[in-house]
Amino acid sequence: MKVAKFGGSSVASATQFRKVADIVSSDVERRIIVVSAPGKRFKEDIKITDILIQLAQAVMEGTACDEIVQAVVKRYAEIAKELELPADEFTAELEKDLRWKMNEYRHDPCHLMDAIKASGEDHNARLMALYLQEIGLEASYVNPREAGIIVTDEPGNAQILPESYEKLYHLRKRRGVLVIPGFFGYSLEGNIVTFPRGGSDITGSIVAAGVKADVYENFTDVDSIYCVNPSIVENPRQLKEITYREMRELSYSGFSVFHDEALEPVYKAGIPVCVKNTNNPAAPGTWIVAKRNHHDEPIAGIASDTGFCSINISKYLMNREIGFGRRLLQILEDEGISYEHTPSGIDNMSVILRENQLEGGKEQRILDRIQTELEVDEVHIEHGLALIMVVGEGMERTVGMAAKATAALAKANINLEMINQGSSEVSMMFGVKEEVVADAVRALYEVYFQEASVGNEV
Ligand SMILES: Nc1ncnc2c1ncn2[C@@H]1O[C@H](COP(=O)(O)OP(=O)(O)O)[C@@H](O)[C@H]1O
Ligand SMILES: N[C@@H](CC(=O)OP(=O)(O)O)C(=O)O
Repeated sequence: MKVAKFGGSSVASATQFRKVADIVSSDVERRIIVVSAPGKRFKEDIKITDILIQLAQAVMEGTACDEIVQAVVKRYAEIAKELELPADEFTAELEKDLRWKMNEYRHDPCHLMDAIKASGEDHNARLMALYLQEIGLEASYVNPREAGIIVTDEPGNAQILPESYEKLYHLRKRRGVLVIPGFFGYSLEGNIVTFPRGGSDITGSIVAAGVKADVYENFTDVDSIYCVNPSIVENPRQLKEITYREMRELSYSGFSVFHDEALEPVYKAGIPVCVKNTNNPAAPGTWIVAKRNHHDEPIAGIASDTGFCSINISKYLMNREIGFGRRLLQILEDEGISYEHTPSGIDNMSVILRENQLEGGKEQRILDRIQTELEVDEVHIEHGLALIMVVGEGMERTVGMAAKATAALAKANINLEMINQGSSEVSMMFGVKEEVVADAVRALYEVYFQEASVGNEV
């Protein structure tokens, strides 16, 4: 049995719906499909999820909603009409449901946002089920509550509860093709709660693990996972295989093609993932698996992301002060801030974090507390950093990997703000200024993927 997830770009229009139907009909093993809300049809287009977020914000602020509701209705009406489905009936139901949610959750902003956001996937799954029935397939829409997707009550940040998996297993007994909306589940309190953005990948993975699928197929708009983001390097190398560990590091660090939190359920259940292209299903795609042969290709990929900052602290004899690190991190914890890395030396320590966490006066409060409570010699924040992760299972056993990177960056005249190899055996982190990140990734791509030898294995 296969579980196939179709991302927003794969279900953005009637043309895309037809491609999905062809893919589903071409393999009887594709018994469960998970769909996202309609995504972008072209570069400047707007995703339904983003329109729904605007709608929820308008309800909260008490500003005009009608135009936004109509924009949502219009997108679905266009798809339904072109597929010759009863569009008026469908959109009337959709509008009724949206308006009910707008009213029902008016005084509960968090759950309002999630209920409205989730409706993008919910209506698309209903529409997909209708279309599959129309073309003669035995297909049915399955609501996540009925499927057994029970999650924590953390709006916009749901996590699956373990009891879900047993319930999901029963889906195996159902006939025909099941169409499940991605991106949300229900809390024990009965609320609709969404996963983080891009979370339909997570639903697909949970369902695949729950039904013990043979494969989790993730259909998107590229032929494969590439070793670098294709918007940075033109036509980069395609990956045939990548391990769960490598993919987790790369997706966390910027490979947006597959959600980093979507790996855990399939990894634990030992289910291989195949990332494929809805627009070119004949292409073999990329397999995410437990092990790969990394002798010829020690590096799997290079990911990058912007929007980081570094709190740099120095204090003479810091190394002698037991508890310094704990007290520093406690200050961040008190402000509800998570951090990415903590490179340190004998008398200095840096904490790297996403800078959007420092809004609302937090930055000054943190600096003041570090200065007064930890009595440091110096503390300052460096903004506008980008992090680059070089990831590969073969890295540990290959000599000279870091040297290659630093030489390549020096040759490209790029100043390295920091390096962190940490305890991870599969990754190396480089910090650079945001303005030079694309050049840095290109320089690293050249040295790791275009030169004949990457390093010597030990
Ligand atoms: N390393 C990578 N390999 C492939 N695609 C990548 C990579 N890094 C970023 N992407 C981007 O991820 C996109 C697919 O993810 P996403 O837009 O979330 O698709 P979907 O609509 O299927 O959910 C690609 O179009 C590509 O621009
Ligand atoms: N529609 C949701 C969930 C999702 O996974 O979408 P996509 O498959 O388009 O990344 C979002 O935009 O976040």
